[in-house]
Amino acid sequence: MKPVLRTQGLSKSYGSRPALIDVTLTVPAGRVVGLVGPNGAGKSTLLNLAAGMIAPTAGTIEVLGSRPAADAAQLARIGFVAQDTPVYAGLTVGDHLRMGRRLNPRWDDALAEGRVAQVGLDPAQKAGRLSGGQRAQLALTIAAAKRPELLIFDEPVASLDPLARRAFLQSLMEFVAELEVGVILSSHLLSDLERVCDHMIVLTGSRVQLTGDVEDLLATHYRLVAARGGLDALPPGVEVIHAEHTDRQSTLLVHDTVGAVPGLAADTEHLNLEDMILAYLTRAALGAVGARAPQTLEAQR
Ligand SMILES: Nc1ncnc2c1ncn2[C@@H]1O[C@H](COP(=O)(O)OP(=O)(O)OP(=O)(O)O)[C@@H](O)[C@H]1O
Repeated sequence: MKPVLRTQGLSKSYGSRPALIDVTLTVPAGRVVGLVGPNGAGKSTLLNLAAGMIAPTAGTIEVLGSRPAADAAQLARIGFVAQDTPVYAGLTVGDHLRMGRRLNPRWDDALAEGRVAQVGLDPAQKAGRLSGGQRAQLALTIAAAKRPELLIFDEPVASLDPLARRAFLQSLMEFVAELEVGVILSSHLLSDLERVCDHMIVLTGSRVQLTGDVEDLLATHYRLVAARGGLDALPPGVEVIHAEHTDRQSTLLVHDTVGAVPGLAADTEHLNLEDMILAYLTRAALGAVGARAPQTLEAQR
């Protein structure tokens, strides 16, 4: 199967302002992909490029093996919901479904109507009067009823309360299982991503910091604790993502690409996904404000 997403040297600038710089990555088929990064990192830009809403400034991007929005067939393969879950305020829920039916060659009426009933949306209700959660459910329904091969969501749960968020993610996972659809979604809510994603892309400052299958990432990231100075010389292939030192002890968060950590004289434990991503975001934030390299960060005493 073709990769869900493949980019090579992908860059996008808005005027002179770079939003994505030299992004090269491959996401294998059949993944639920989480895209994470701070405000302004370039997440929406990457998703808009994947959906074919905007064109690259340099480099290439392929989605499911083809150029985004190359033709009507490619458009039909992708369901995209932009950050503000756009709906037509003056049209009813039922109008949205009728429009979906007319515009999409593979439209699944039974799926759309069944799902509207299941989540309790009133077909006669004007979309402009729906709550944020209901609007997100309508957008998800329309995107799924297209029967795409890939669903792309830009911060789908940002405006939802915890219960609505859980319901939305549950629905999403049901679609993934039932329709065998791939998903790329961005979010700031790491615990949500941890629950649903099996592949992560971490983007900061317009560049990719980390990408890979969650299983592989978890297997190769560790917290090391040793007496101060005991971890000063690490083997090649063990990259320090974050470090804290007290007088007596050093704690390092590391990425081990060579399987060297088990041989080190240190207490070691694997990181969970949230701690791992936070380490990368912290490193980028410290770099952005011109702080000292994270390897030399002193813990507050
Ligand atoms: N249409 C645009 N015109 C000019 N600059 C833009 C435009 N869209 C995005 N940018 C800039 O590109 C950079 C990346 O923005 P983008 O929206 O992709 O980030 P993001 O990671 O999705 O942020 P957020 O988490 O806040 O949604 C930012 O500096 C932003 O100001």
